[in-house]
Amino acid sequence: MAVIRVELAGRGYDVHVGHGLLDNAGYLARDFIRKDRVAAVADRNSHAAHGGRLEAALGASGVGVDWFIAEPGEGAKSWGVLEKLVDWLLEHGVERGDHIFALGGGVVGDLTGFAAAVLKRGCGFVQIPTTLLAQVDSSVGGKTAINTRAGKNLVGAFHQPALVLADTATLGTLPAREMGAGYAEVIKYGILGDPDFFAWCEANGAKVTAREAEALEYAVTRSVEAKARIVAQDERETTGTRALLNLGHTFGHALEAETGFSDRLLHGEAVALGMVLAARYSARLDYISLDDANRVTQAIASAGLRTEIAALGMDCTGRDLAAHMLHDKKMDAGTLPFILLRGIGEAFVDRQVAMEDVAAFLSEQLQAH
Ligand SMILES: NC(=O)c1ccc[n+]([C@@H]2O[C@H](COP(=O)([O-])OP(=O)(O)OC[C@H]3O[C@@H](n4cnc5c(N)ncnc54)[C@H](O)[C@@H]3O)[C@@H](O)[C@H]2O)c1
Ligand SMILES: O=C(O)C(=O)C[C@@H](O)[C@H](O)[C@H](O)COP(=O)(O)O
Ligand SMILES: [Zn+2]
Repeated sequence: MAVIRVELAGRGYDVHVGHGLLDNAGYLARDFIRKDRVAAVADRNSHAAHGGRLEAALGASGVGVDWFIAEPGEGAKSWGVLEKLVDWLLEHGVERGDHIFALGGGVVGDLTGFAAAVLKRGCGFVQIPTTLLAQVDSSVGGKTAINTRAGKNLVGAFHQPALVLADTATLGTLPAREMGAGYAEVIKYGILGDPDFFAWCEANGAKVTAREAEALEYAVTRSVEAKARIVAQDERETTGTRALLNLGHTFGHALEAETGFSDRLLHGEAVALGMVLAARYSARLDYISLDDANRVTQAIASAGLRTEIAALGMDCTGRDLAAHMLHDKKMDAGTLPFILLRGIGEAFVDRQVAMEDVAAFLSEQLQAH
């Protein structure tokens, strides 16, 4: 068990990581429950797998649960589902001082967090992440959002949770493919800023995706520590520090858009491909050696993740992918900063990248192999 504090003046919060702690949710979340019922959001899968445990845990403290259950998948991060959720929360009399519980992966967390941000101009929420990706990344840091036709996470707010309960036992029911997708955001922390952790991932990644308890808890804890440190330094991504967490995402979000935000390519899988592309592009610009780029590729491939965009079978050009990138939220006065590598564990923001060259590079990658 570990408790990691996200230090934010007046709005700091704890992230609890441990095996089985969901059963203690009534006690751990006691400061954030004021009534005899709470509103909780899940998707069909997270509800079926772990809704009963949350009900039992809160029930032991005399608290009932009202559920809003979304369909699984990225489609829930939409205007339509947000509208339904907000109306449902209003019907259920949720007040500003209340906390909404989000039980699920990053989709449930991002949707619930955004609903909490706008409901009555901001009410509280508690994150109970049930995917590896959500435990190591999306439940921490307060980025909340829905997608629009133009792209990923384009409407949202920074709104921090009051508490995060990451029970690694909930990952026992997660499909293997989702473990791989979550692992991409784990190894990201090593690639962007922690060469020792990257080396640990090279040696232990298979144990993490196989859910070996000790390795899994270590990976979640170390990832949350890294994210908490970065978020405390640059909560709203204004200084460039937090932008490093976007490693692989400019490429990755373009791939998600091109594949229609569908099960064809999960967010974590897109980020894995995006990190390979960022490493290769860094080598193309001579920031890192080809050996280092290959080492990144190899570490990602060993987790069973795809590393070649050519294998996605997308009917598009490098220019099409580059066009998606122009919706990136990092765009600044017509320039798109890229998160590239000066070494493994040394990401930086490059504001000099030429989009024409990125498009040419992507065209090559689409044809490789
Ligand atoms: N806010 C952030 O900082 C941040 C960070 C990273 C990713 N994200 C967002 O997170 C989303 C991806 O999150 P995700 O990978 O968790 O996907 P997800 O929420 O879609 O969950 C993946 C799948 O697992 C199922 N599931 C969830 N928990 C389960 C469990 N314990 N047992 C069985 N099935 C379970 C879900 O129903 C879904 O089918 C993307 O929208 C991405 O943009 C946000
Ligand atoms: O927390 C952050 O900051 C991140 O960038 C984490 C990412 O893994 C996550 O996918 C995030 O939602 C992407 O941010 P966005 O601003 O590009 O939507
Ligand atoms: Zn991500």
